[in-house]
Amino acid sequence: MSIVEVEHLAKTFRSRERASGIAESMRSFVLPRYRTREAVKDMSFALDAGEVLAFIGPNGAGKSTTIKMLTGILYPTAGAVRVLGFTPWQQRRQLAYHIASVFGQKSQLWYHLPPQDTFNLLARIYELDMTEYRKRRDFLIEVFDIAEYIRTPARKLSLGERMRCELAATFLHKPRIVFLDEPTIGLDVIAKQRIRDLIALLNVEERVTVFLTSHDAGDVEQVCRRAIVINHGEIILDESVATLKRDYLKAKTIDLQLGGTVEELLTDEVGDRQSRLKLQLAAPALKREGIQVLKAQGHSLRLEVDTTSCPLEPVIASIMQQQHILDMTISDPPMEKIIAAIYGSQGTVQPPVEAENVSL
Ligand SMILES: Nc1ncnc2c1ncn2[C@@H]1O[C@H](COP(=O)(O)OP(=O)(O)OP(=O)(O)O)[C@@H](O)[C@H]1O
Repeated sequence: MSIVEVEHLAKTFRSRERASGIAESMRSFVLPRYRTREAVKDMSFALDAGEVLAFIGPNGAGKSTTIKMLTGILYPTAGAVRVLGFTPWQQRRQLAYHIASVFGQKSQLWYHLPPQDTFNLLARIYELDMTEYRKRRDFLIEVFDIAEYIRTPARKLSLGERMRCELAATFLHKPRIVFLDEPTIGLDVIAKQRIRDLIALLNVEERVTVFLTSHDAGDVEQVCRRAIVINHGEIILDESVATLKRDYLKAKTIDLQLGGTVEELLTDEVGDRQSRLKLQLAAPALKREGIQVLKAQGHSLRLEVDTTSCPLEPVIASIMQQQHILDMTISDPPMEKIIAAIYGSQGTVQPPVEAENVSL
């Protein structure tokens, strides 16, 4: 059953244009000019209980504006939304007891207080039964492994430690839906993984519905089961992450720092040595479809591997047989590249020109 229903949702911002110079300012005072921007256009989708949705798109696509309408912070210009049966902008207070949001760029923990005090305040804000609250708090402290941080003022915590406390605070009142806006932004690889695992765990254990926006393809791939891709305020793709993975998230980039020079790993059987892209790896195990040499210089080697035709493990194992690996990074394609590929596959040659009207 759908717990989020969005029908023909639209939001247009109308903002006054700033004038420069005294004459223009006087003119604008008498005859103001307005700029309208269609941040969200005719958006419709539904979300079932327990789903984990990636709501993705490039900067300015309309993600935050949509989340703000779903959580009741903004009124739409047109359309209808029901979240757990509530109309968010009319029943924001009632809805707040059942949902939660985390904004990676903004902290909801009181800056000067230890997270423990914030938890106590939130328990009062959400009118939780104190015995139930203590049980819940202790459970979350254990799951999120934050016992050693909860008595330290939030300002003294590292970003990763703070994010774990933020998430624990978010789940205190057992929300049925969590809106996570860039929950892993700025975190290192280990901290990112930890946050992803925790979100996945809470989704499975408590069947909480997750609505996640991120510019990190790893968040989408590892946490979400469905993806809605938007651009210019419109949905351009609504697919399972499995399909997205097969079609767009398949390339991984491996950056290696080797003990020896890359020369020893390469062969010039295939043509022109000057053209790096034509270089081929010498080891037979690496001469296969799906591996492309992007860069080979000194001790650095960068490969792009299509994981649908070539798993990563044998590639790395084969290189290790021949050379010491001093350092290695495996990265996902940037989200912007994935979205550009989706655009390409939709037959859209050029992204639509953003509607921007200036009116008097
Ligand atoms: N309060 C506002 N007044 C005027 N325009 C706004 C306002 N808020 C957002 N916009 C515009 O609406 C469009 C969508 O913005 P939004 O913040 O929803 O994008 P986003 O997809 O969340 O981007 P990002 O990934 O950069 O956070 C942008 O062009 C933005 O400039």
